[in-house]
Amino acid sequence: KKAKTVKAQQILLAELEAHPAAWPFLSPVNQKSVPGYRKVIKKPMDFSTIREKLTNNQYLSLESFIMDVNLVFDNCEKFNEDHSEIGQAGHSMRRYFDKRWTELL
Ligand SMILES: Cc1ncccc1N[C@H]1CCCS(=O)(=O)C1
Repeated sequence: KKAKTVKAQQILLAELEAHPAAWPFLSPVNQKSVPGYRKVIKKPMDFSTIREKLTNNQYLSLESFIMDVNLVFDNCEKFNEDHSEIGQAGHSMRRYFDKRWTELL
């Protein structure tokens, strides 16, 4: 793994975690308290899980890191109305991520 891309992934993830609209994505969705989530969302993902995988060197490519981040936002769009509070947070975070990783890499 090129050190440069690992560094960029660490910077990017720290920025996502610090974003004001990150709150719905910081921890795994509680599938016991969110009716329907387990059935509808086949591959749950959140920033703390991405943080764990990054710490354990589980991203063998930049693409696999970007895929997990996009999975967070795709799950959000699938489950939440666009104009709900969580739906809006998802759109805002995706726009931010798309802008930042193209600037950084
Ligand atoms: C991303 C998402 N999609 C669908 C339902 C819920 C969530 N996020 C929750 C995460 C824990 C805090 S919360 O319960 O307010 C929001």
